[in-house]
Amino acid sequence: MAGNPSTKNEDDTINDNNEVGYLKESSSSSSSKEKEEENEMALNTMHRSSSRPQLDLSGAAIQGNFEERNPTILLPNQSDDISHLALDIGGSLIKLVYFSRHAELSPDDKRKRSIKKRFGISNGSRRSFPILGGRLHFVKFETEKLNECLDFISSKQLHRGGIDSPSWRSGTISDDNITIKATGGGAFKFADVLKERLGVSLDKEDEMTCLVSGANFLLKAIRHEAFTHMEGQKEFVQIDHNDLFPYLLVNIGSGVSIIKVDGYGKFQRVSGTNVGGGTYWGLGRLLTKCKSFDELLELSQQGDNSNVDMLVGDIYGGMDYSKIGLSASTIASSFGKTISENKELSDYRPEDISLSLLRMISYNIGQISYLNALRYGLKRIFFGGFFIRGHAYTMDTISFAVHFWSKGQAQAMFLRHEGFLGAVGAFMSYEKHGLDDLRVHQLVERFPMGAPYVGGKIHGPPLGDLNEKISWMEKFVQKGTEITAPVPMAPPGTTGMGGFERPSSRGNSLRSDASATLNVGVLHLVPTLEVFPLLDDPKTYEPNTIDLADHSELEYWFKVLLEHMPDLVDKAVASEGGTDDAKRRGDAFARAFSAHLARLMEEPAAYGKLGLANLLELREECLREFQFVDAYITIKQRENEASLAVLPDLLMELDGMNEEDRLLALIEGVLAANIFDWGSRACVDLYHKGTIIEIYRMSRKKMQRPWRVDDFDEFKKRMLIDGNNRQQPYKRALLFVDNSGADVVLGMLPLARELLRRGTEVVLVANSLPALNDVTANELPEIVAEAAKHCDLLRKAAEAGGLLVDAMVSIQDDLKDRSASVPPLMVVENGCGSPCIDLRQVSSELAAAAKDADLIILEGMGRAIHTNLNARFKCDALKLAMVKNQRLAEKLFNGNIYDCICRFEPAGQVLREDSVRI
Ligand SMILES: Nc1ncnc2c1ncn2[C@@H]1O[C@H](COP(=O)(O)OP(=O)(O)O)[C@@H](O)[C@H]1O
Ligand SMILES: CC(C)(COP(=O)(O)O)[C@@H](O)C(=O)NCCC(=O)O
Ligand SMILES: [Mn+2]
Repeated sequence: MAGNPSTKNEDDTINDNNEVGYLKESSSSSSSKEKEEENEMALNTMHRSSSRPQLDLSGAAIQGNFEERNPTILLPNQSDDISHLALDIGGSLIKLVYFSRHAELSPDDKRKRSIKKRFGISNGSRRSFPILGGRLHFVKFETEKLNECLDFISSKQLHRGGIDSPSWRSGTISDDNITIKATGGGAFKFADVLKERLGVSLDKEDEMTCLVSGANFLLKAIRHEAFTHMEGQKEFVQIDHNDLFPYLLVNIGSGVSIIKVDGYGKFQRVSGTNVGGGTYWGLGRLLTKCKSFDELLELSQQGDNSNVDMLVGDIYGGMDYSKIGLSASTIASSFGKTISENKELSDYRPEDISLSLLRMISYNIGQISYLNALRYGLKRIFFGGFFIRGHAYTMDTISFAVHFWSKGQAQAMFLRHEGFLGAVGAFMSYEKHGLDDLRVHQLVERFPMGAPYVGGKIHGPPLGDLNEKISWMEKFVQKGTEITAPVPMAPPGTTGMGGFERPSSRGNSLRSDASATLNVGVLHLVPTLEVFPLLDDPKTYEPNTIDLADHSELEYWFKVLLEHMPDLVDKAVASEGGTDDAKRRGDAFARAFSAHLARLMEEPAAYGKLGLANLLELREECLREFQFVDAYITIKQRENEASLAVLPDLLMELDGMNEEDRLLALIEGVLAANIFDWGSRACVDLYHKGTIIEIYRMSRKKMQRPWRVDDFDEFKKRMLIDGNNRQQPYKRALLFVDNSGADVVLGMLPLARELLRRGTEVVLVANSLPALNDVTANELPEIVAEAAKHCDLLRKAAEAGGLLVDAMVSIQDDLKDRSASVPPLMVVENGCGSPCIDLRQVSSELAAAAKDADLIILEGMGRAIHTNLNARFKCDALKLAMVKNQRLAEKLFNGNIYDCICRFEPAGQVLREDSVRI
């Protein structure tokens, strides 16, 4: 077992003070009282900065009558700026798409300015987006409840460009002048009501044009928008944007439109049918007395349609009509049985009626769609509209019909934003908002809990503050567990040639509308995100090493995350001062995150293709949603201080070594210090057994080569200039740093210093937002400044890189003078707030810094193992991590927990045998 600190009794190991070289015990270990004091100090001095918009309640006032049940709360100082509302008012549902903008994510500080200057990034070089960062929201209401929808719009002032709109606040625009984009029949029917209630005029957009432009936009801009659904299996389809057209678009709303789409703005409505979603809901309501669409759909799950439908077997005395390939269980005539018996409606089970109706309509639409696809020689059919409602059985039935009639030649695909196509299209029709130019990597999908997208009684009025959000969430969690009825199991049957055979949909139960809410997240538009330019082949790049489609993997990681929750909640609550409010938020976070996990257990692909990195990011996003800005701030500061205190000793010792020993000690140091990982259960348990420095020393001591993956010698060969084989030093290295404390201070900074010493420019790449105990780009300048006090080289390099504040006065001159002698040390943010990194979505800063880089060092389990283990780059790459999870070590490396990975991949190297994907 290479490098495993647990091979010995752990207490012994930790208390074993045999010197391993650097780091003297006395200089660092602190008593628990000291620790408490440290904690307190850190709490007092911690700066809380959130780059996410927060709800600003200052100046909030209730508008109108105080006795109203849902008075509108005005938040004049709220920084989100809502603009561009678009409506699709259909026969059954009203769909809203609106955009909330917020200011630049983080302040344009000095570090950023110097980086922009150095890499030639100017605001002007970004594509001109009238809308910069912001979020796209999706909300629906029943058309019958138009008033609820109008209340929602009015409470959020969506029609006036949002509550923070300058025009509204300054009163320069009167409601009479406002026009909002609208499509669907209701744009005509209800124009007067909107004028009367909100004072706005509707700018009417053609419904078909909107459907098509909405579908084209979603298919182009969202990575996991389209999927197939066959026999209960959902599979995302990677749409090649250059090979999208032609396709058939079938929108199943109240009625059905069938459109042949040949390109952007090029389409023809080729057919339609009046038997659609309105038929199912309307007939179903009359026949079953159900009060809601969902209730009807839910009923179908306990139904047996053979009590209502006439089957081939009913006609042929229980036999198949084998001559033309019809099995006895094939439906010969939907509802056919109800004519031959002397029964009343009340003699039939509503469940059976609902299922029969659902199958009849879904199958019929599938069949008509196929015929139209055949008519135009189209292979791909995309289905949208809210009739589908993400319901497995409906999708399976449609897929079955398409597959069966086309003999597998045509493919039915569904869209995650199924019912919002028209509304998205209307939204897109605003001129010059720049969204049509948006690329897939500039949209980040998040699944907030507590932002209701459906109006109505479960969700109540629009949320005004965090308290409301928490209570909504509590209701959500309750509602989500109520509906668990299973889908009826299909009896085995042969496939009929002309009749209507049953699709073999398995498993899924109908999700509550609240839970289905999570199918469509809020889309964050971040126009500054880019694809990392050094990825060898961005098209085939897959960040996740572990694909959670494997259910046993999902179960395992699900459990790991749940077990980690109490500790995380403790830290989060403590980071906010342990107040009652913080405790309530902590509890709400735990519930929200558990609800997301439960949803994913039920349907792993609910939010798009799921990898471990997505789960870890979801956790961070959930924390942020409940306003936990930086849960590990105290720990990070404590560990930074302890590590900085021993850095001078370490640097001195390194300087006393020869080149070869030093390089080894440096890599060993990075690997050993990567043990400080508050996301790993095993490591957190370990921290109870000693001080930071004790654990660090123990970890170093256990470093034994060969490591589990050990390419050190190859890396050394490339790094060291040996006699005959003179190598040029690397020009620029990007160091993707991981954790705070020892990891960055005693591991990565000394390695950075070595590279600088060899003439390599160094860019430290750190998170934009906190995640676990990872160091952020904002925190690094201070850490580097402290370290620079003990090292002239670091100081000069940091000055040259614009990191040290003193040197900022005349940075341009300084850059010129100093860069000649000392290469710069710089810091850039990576654009993400997760322990992992998806290199398809990085900050423009990082993309710019990458242009001249010829070495990438990825450090830590999140960035080098969970993600990017199999990533191939255009330049040399070094992947360094300690594996702090037993199962992962076994699965990926046939090894053990605490094994170390040092993988060196020179540019252009063919895929290695030990590349893994599970
Ligand atoms: N909560 C709901 N209330 C009413 N109908 C619903 C609901 N959820 C799904 N549906 C289904 O969606 C259909 C409406 O789909 P939609 O795409 O919004 O069309 P339209 O624009 O015609 O309203 C309804 O006819 C019904 O079959
Ligand atoms: C979240 C992490 C990827 C962070 O690891 P790091 O990148 O800091 O090395 C890691 O802590 C992790 O995978 N934790 C869950 C596994 C466990 O608790 O064993
Ligand atoms: Mn980390």
